[in-house]
Amino acid sequence: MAGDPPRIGTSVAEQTAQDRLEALRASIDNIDTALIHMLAERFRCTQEVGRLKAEYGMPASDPERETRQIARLRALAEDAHLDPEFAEKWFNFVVAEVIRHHRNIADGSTDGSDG
Ligand SMILES: C=C(O[C@@H]1C=C(C(=O)O)C=C[C@H]1O)C(=O)O
Repeated sequence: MAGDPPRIGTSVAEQTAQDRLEALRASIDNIDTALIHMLAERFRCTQEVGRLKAEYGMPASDPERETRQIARLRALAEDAHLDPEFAEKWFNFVVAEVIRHHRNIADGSTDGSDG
């Protein structure tokens, strides 16, 4: 842990590197926690969209909306110095799961996430 006395047989430089690694990993864990909560919230919204679409006979996917979202996310990624290709891949991965849920909901499955 940061601030611990150096361990026997460990140089000060190694101990500093270990402290920095652990501090960075603590931030990574916090970021992963936030991502999981944000993803859960996104899926909560998309499940509701799925129920709405099923009720009114709307198609599970909306390719035009996706095209607009991809353009927007790619621009945001560039501004944020994140690889736009990666941002698009992430989006397509999530949307494929959303559409699978929507199809399950339309087929009469309870929450759409299984099957
Ligand atoms: C959530 C929707 O359904 C699908 C999923 C989308 C998404 O996860 O962002 C976007 C478009 C649709 O293909 C929607 O139509 O808004």
